[in-house]
Amino acid sequence: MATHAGESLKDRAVRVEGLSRSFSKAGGVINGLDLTIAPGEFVALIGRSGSGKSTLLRALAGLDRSVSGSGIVEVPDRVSVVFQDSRLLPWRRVLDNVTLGLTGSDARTRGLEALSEVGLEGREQAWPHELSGGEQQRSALARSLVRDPQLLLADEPFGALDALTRIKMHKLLKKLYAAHNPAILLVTHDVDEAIALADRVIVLVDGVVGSDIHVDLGEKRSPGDPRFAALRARLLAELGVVEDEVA
Ligand SMILES: Nc1ncnc2c1ncn2[C@@H]1O[C@H](COP(=O)(O)OP(=O)(O)OP(=O)(O)O)[C@@H](O)[C@H]1O
Repeated sequence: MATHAGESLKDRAVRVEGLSRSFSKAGGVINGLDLTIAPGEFVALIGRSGSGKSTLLRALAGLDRSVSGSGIVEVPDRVSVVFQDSRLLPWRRVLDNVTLGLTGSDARTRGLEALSEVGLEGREQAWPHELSGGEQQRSALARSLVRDPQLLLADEPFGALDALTRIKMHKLLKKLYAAHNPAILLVTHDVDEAIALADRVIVLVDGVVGSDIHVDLGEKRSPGDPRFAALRARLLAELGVVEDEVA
């Protein structure tokens, strides 16, 4: 079974070596995968449905202890996870969700600061069901950041949002990333989201790294940029998608 040993990490936020995971005897989902992520690096993980993206993320999050497998997984001490749904506790107000588990006399202040950072000042006493889907995901981001993570694991965090809200959330994530600079592993189905946000895009194929591509497009990235379009075409081809089918 993989180990979680933050202490031995030095210049890396993630070190994975020879990771394997399988749910049945029929075959592996992750098949001897190697991966390193540098501190402060933003990596997007794409791959066809069933390629093992969530399984890998859960292995990094330490949420798969009952699954059979082997290999080395090292992550930092402070890891936060954000999912497609906010996972706010419905019986706790927003601020109490954000500060859940925090210790120290400044927990409330830190919670309020985090909510302000994600644009939710004034909503701290709301109940989760009173928030829109986008606001719930903002709360989830606040809850993850208030712990000052060295690594943020995000599994399709904007997948359930409409296109306009998703664009706003991209801007927010960029702002939070610039301010806090955790390493990020973002699982996404959205190739444009991956190119717009990440330093590196990894394509997972049959449970191993198929491609590992450095995104060299600078800060301001536009889908209208021919280099953006070329990278999109390459990634879609690697996913086995014909671009005309997507348009
Ligand atoms: N708890 C489980 N029990 C049995 N099989 C599982 C379990 N979780 C995942 N699998 C299987 O492992 C494979 C990879 O699943 P995983 O969720 O990691 O893929 P994914 O790349 O995240 O897919 P998607 O893009 O559709 O979310 C799939 O074939 C899935 O059916």
